[in-house]
Amino acid sequence: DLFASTENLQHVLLLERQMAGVLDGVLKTMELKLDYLRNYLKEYYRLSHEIANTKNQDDYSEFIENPLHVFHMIKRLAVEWSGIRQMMLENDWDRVEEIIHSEEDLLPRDEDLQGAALALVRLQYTYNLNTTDMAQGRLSGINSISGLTARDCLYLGKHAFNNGYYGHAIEWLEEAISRANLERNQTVSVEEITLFLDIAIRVHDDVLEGSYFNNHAYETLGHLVRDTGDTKRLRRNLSTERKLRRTDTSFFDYENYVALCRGERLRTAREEVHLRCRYTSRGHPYLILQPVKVEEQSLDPYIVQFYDLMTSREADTIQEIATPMLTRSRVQGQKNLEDEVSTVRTSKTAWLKPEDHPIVDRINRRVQYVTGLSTDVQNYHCETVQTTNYGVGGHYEPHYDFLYIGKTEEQLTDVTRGGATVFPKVGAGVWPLKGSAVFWYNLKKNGTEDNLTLHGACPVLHGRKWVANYWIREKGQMLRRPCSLNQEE
Ligand SMILES: O=C(O)CCC(=O)C(=O)O
Ligand SMILES: [Fe+2]
Repeated sequence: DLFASTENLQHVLLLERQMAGVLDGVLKTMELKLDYLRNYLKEYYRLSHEIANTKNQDDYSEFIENPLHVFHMIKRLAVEWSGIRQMMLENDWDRVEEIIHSEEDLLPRDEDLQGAALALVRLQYTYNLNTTDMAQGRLSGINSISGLTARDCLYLGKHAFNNGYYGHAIEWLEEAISRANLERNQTVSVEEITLFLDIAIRVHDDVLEGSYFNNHAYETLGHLVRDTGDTKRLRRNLSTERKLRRTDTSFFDYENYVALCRGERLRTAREEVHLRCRYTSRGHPYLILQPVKVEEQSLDPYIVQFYDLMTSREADTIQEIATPMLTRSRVQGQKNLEDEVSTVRTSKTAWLKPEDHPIVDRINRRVQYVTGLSTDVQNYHCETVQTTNYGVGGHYEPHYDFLYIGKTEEQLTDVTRGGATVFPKVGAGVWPLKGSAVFWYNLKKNGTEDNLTLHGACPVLHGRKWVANYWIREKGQMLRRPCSLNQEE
């Protein structure tokens, strides 16, 4: 689960640095050994050359009769050989094995690579990244030296395919072919790639025609084909029309989500004209001296962003105390998901209790002031705060937080690119800003779920994303949030 959080990746980075240091030592001693062997052999061959030059090649007596030769021969066998032996028996690799065993949890495994590959494809899909740019190490204007080989591209193509991104699979496989043609030491043959490309094109076209998921012919292709159950990730031939599609199909929710993640505006100016920014103190004494800056993101459902709810130092402290407690985030009722990798939510989470640090209590109280809701954890009016750290391409696909009444989400870091929290059914998108918070009610005043609160966390394209979630419960708020008998509100 390493790919799921940036904090873990820092440890992995340090581990690799340590391993490289050890490897450097291994290399040096191996080189010394090789030099030693080379010198020994050189000396031996020089002497045997001398022997070969004697008149009678089978007659070594002349050689043996020379006491200096004898001295050297005996010295080589008595001293140098035992030295060589001792040196060769010394195992330089032990130190490496030691590290590998003691850091087993930190060493990436195949699942991690799969997660990282899928994250790349997801980023590509979400942010419309160009395949060739990515292969050359350019991620949306951020250049790096980490270009991809033909084999890497093939790997990404297979992962794109296995996760239903058929259009991207084709692009990656085509990229793999052009890379393979350019590579001097080919990392994979064009024939091998073509094999996958043909399949990807066939499935892609069948999906477009709608015949794929009824067509059992592909079952014979084994693990290569996975029925994702929907075609939402099919990229090619998608309409480019961009406006908020208020429908009940998850296909359009997903399309809205992706568009919002990219920063596209899905609401018209008229729809946004009623949204306001203001300072508010909600009549609370604490806030009278220090009103909080609010920006309305949506009126129905009511979604607001509070700015500067937390100082940068406080955010850093929360990250510090949460980091050692991080474990892979979970999602409720996961279906359709094979293997251990939860592709719907890739992040790591830690729950902070008020007794963990005085700051937790302080922030709890502040959330209570700005929302007007009780955040009393002891009486179960509110869950303990859930901090989450997103890793490479980390995201949380559109979902509901129901069961709970209100929700505040505090942003703990500035994310350089991507990572917005978006509401595909209302067309609102909130950009991560350190110390700010988003607040909305998941339930209507009449107590029923508000389906418009569907929301998702867009994949982080660059940077680190930390959030803290407060799930404030329905219980305990009856004197704080007015109820309604109206079916609609
Ligand atoms: O991180 C985000 O932006 C949203 C997270 C979220 O919705 C959740 O954890 O329930
Ligand atoms: Fe959520």
